[in-house]
Amino acid sequence: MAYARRLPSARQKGASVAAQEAVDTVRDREIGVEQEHLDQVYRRLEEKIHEAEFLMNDAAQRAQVGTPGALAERDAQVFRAGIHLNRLNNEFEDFLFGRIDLLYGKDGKKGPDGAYTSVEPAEDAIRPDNTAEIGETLHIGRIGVLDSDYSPLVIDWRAPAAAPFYRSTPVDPGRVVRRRVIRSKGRKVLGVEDDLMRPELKATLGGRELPAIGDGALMAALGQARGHTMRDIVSSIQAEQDLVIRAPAASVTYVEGGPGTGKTAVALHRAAYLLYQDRRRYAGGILIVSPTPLLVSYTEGVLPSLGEEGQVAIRALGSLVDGVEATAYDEPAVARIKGSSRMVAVLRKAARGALETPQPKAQPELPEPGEDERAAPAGTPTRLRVVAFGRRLELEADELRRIRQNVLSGTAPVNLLRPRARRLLLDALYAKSGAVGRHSDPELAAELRSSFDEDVSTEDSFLGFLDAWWPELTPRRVLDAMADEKRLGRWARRVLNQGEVRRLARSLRRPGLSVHDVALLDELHTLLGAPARPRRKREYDPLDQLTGLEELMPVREETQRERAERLAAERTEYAHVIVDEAQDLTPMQWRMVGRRGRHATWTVVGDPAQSSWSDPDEAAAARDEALGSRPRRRFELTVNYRNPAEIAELAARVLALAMPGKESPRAVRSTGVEPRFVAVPENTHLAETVRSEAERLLGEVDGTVGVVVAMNRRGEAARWLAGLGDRVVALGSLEAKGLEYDATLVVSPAEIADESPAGLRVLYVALTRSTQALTVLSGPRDLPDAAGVPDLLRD
Ligand SMILES: Nc1ncnc2c1ncn2[C@@H]1O[C@H](COP(=O)(O)OP(=O)(O)OP(=O)(O)O)[C@@H](O)[C@H]1O
Repeated sequence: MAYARRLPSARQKGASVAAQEAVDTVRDREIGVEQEHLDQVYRRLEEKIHEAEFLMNDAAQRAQVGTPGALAERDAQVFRAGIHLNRLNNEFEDFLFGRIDLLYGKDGKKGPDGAYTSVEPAEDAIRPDNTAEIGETLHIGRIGVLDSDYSPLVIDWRAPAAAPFYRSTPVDPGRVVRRRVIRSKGRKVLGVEDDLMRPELKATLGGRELPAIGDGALMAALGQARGHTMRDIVSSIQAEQDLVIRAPAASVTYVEGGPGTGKTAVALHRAAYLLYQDRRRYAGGILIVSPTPLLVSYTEGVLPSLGEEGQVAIRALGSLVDGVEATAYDEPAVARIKGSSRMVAVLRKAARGALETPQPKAQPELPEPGEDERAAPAGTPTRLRVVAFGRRLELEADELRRIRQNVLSGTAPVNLLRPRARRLLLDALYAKSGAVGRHSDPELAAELRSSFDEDVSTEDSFLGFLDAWWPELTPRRVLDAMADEKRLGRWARRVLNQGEVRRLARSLRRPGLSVHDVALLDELHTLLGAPARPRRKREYDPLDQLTGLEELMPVREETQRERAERLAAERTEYAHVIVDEAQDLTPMQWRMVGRRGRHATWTVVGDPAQSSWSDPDEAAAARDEALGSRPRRRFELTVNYRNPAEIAELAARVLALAMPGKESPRAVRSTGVEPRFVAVPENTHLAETVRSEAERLLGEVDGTVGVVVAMNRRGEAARWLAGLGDRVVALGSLEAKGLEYDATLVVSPAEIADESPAGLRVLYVALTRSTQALTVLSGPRDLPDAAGVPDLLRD
């Protein structure tokens, strides 16, 4: 391991009592310095809250004037003041977290936030004897606060002036001499952690030498126990991560990195950064796509902690289609069929073929898949009979088939072809009516035709026939129709083999939808098209009468919650799409996600080594199609912040099997605790050993324990752990994606690896979830050696 730091530091352990006391005094003094600054910031914030409250009261009084102009003004003012107050109140707690002490810059120019803009130090900032005076000190927080004289008390973490806090490294320090992370609770400063960017320099501030306290914020953050939700990393973002977070949002930003390199964290902070940079542009919404609902709930709190949520929708792949929630699981063989882009051809046929399937009885609510046929055995009508101009007119099965083929010869969505089908039916009936050629005068002929159409198309028999013969299809109805094996066989001819047809049809007959079904429904939605609906009348809003309101209110933010709800309910396209765990999207899922960002810029984060999709090349092709020809900018994250070196080394053995030649990210710390190997003793049930090993891990760590099992053991594993409390959870290997625990128990590597063609990569994911301790439990299938090490994990 090239670079691994051990906690707690040898420096602290070895310090003599006297030296430690001296350190404590300096620490207390430095905490006192930051406390003073925080007090000043709070005083200023209170002033600003009073200002905002005054603005709101004033605006409310103006509203009583009642003219349209006053109404618009009131609305804009209330709106702005409301946001202001809301933000101040929300971010009042714990929002100051950083400080940088900088050398004098090259020039004396200041930016809009009151900080000097120069990135490089002045030529003479460092004296020949390697001493220097600090030229500027900036405090960094979740929002910016200016003092009454416009000097910056706090710089917003996303502002350009805050970038050196994240970017500077000892290799490339720029003007930064010391970076400090401040820990506070409410109004009280609890601690500081410093990193020196120029350790060789003797810098002074106000005549006193600049001290460095602690082992650095990163190590302090990484050593903390984990809860069931992700924390923001705003105070310890690392330079390579900051480059990604602040990358301009043109085209596609593609981020690759191994487990624990902070891809998810970076993606979330990037959303907050983009909104800060260009709120107007991203009023179009940012969509973050996560692979599982578990990962959505794990990450949901991060954006609100950064003061952002209103314009961002975080959705799991299984809930991207409104009104649908994936609850069922497809075994790998079925998932492989449903996820493949071969399904496009099958769905195309099904979308058209479903016109000829019998109608379900109850519309629009559908029975469970497979039940509809039994409920309504009647087939599609084979004859049309109407009475017009005193004659009985009929179209027979052959004629109807020809008309249908004619209508379907185009590529338009099936539901949108219904008016054309209606038109051709009327044409055919008219041709039989004997009225053709009755008038040579074109006007009279047109009138006659028009009255014929009117007569026929309002006749119950015609309307009933049209509804049955060209029904309005819903995606769900077509998917249900595919549950019939014979029919599916016809639609999938030359695309799927017989075994695949049988498996697919069987899976569509079971209750509930899987995450893969959701992508099929979305594809069908496009193939069918939404029929035109009569517009609903909008409610009268007096503000509609006013012009220029948009200008007054450049960002129509509503309340954050309202907006988030509206986004989720209404939006089908977004201004920016962030795809997390992108390596896992199947080709069909890429098509679904791609449709939501046709005009968007993209951030795509993933790790091919963690892909659970069996054919990565096919998925990559679908991804490239979804992202179109937009230029790609690539970043790589190389440092593993999650796993201690001991765990990362073990996982690397599986990586070598799964993707020979692929490098693992380097772990940033080491705990000295090696992974534990246990084999289920003879005559003992797996359940007992799982339970006792989970209990053992609960005793070892303060935070969470994840027990990862093969997908087909999810249910029983949860029962094995019953009563052990909510610090421990059981998860199937695919559910572990993106999550992390203080300790993990990986149950039977062989079972996980054998479950699918991508099994080794799934096992790699399972082994990389822990921040502190890892136990690997082997069953007989794992062929453990005398030390309990399973075959797959031996050197
Ligand atoms: N700069 C940082 N400071 C503190 N903690 C960090 C930093 N970067 C990442 N971490 C922590 O490392 C852990 C892993 O981060 P994250 O889940 O974003 O990684 P990932 O690359 O998405 O991992 P995976 O591919 O395994 O899902 C998290 O606990 C995160 O908070």
